[in-house]
Amino acid sequence: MSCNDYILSVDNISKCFEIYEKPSHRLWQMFFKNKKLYKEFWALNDISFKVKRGESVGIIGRNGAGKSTLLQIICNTLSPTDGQTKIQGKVAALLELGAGFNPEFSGRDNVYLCASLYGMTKEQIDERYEMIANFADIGDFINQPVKTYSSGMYVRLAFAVIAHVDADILIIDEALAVGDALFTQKCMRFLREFKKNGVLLFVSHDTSAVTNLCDKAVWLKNGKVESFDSAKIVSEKYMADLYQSKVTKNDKKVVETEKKEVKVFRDFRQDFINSSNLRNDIQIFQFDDIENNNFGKGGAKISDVFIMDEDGNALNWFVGGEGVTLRVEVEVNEEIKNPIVGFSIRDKLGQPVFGDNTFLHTISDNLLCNAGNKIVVDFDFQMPVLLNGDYSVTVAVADGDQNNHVQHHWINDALLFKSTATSASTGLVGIPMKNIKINII
Ligand SMILES: Nc1ncnc2c1ncn2[C@@H]1O[C@H](COP(=O)(O)OP(=O)(O)OP(=O)(O)O)[C@@H](O)[C@H]1O
Repeated sequence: MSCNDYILSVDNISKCFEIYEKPSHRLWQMFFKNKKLYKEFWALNDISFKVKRGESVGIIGRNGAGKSTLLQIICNTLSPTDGQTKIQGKVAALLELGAGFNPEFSGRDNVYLCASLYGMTKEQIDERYEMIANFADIGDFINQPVKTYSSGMYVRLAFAVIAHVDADILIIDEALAVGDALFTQKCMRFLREFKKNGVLLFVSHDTSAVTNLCDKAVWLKNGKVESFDSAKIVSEKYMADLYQSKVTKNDKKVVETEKKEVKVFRDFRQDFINSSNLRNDIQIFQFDDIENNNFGKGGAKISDVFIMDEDGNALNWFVGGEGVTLRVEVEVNEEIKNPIVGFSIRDKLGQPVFGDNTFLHTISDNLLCNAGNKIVVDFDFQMPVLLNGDYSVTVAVADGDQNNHVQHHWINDALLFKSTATSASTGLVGIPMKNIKINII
């Protein structure tokens, strides 16, 4: 592949900040050139990756990892100490709230100011102004000085501008792109369209957002590229690292969760669907690389995961829309006070489709597991109808509660599902319809 195929090329970028103990030392440094009055801090170290047109890349990393520094360098608002970036096309960014806006100017004037900074002529902006104002949808505030705007209004206007300047590369910091739910949906729809032809660099702490929106991801750790790969793989590695570093010194008996009779209904068309070629046949594959796909503190170990029928027989295929049982078996190696066992079913992009855990079921019980115990959990549920494609099942056992817990064992891709025929026509999954009424009046 020639280097011209890449729209963005980040080559060996390093950035060193000079940290002065006192502000006055910065001034003295200008006079005492031979003496070093600062400490060096390398925020970025030898960062390299390349992006092709139509690729979207998530940038993930913990606070202080160097994400903003890298993106400022790509936007050319900060110069690197070493290395270079090569960019083919126009970069537009939503990185800093109000950047490029004059607070005294009205929203309208700022649209003209900001779009002209992106190289648009007055005629081009005249042509697009209505579209930009409609996208921002801030009503009469568009004629008020932006210093009177709420932060949500700032974001709306800034996003509306960068969405209409014909950028080849869009850089979005998700932390800033938060507006109300409707606006976020609008932005996401726009970004999904944009990334078909342009390059999206999307900074986020939320790995689901990254796997949902991006093909690839860069994980920055302490100013270095820890991983650059498919968004799903990088997100899994990042999550593994995050959970491992949260392990603290915290380290019931066999728990067989009691089955309760629950009123369920099948889709009223299920028999018809199951006798047609739309029957949602889902094959199950046991993932064979578990050793490379798991992490955790090790106080408990998931020993088996399978889908079974009512008689407890392990299945190698089942039908979406029908009842199934997902069994997770866990060997306990050390005392666990509040075990939570959970699963998540993800699509091929790593986006969670649905999942659940034992927390709410066992919240009032005092489940204490000792070394040598075995936890057997059966999740009995009606499998939604899956769209065609590959799905993976992540399972985990933790100690604590929903928000604060220690992961003892987390397995990505414990099982793989392959859905080859489906009656679901839209959305992420098909849910059972109790009835559909049609009145022709
Ligand atoms: N102007 C500066 N002078 C000195 N140090 C800086 C400067 N800007 C950033 N840093 C340091 O560089 C490191 C990387 O910062 P950066 O803002 O790029 O991280 P980040 O990954 O974007 O973090 P966050 O997720 O919190 O926004 C941090 O340790 C930060 O303190």
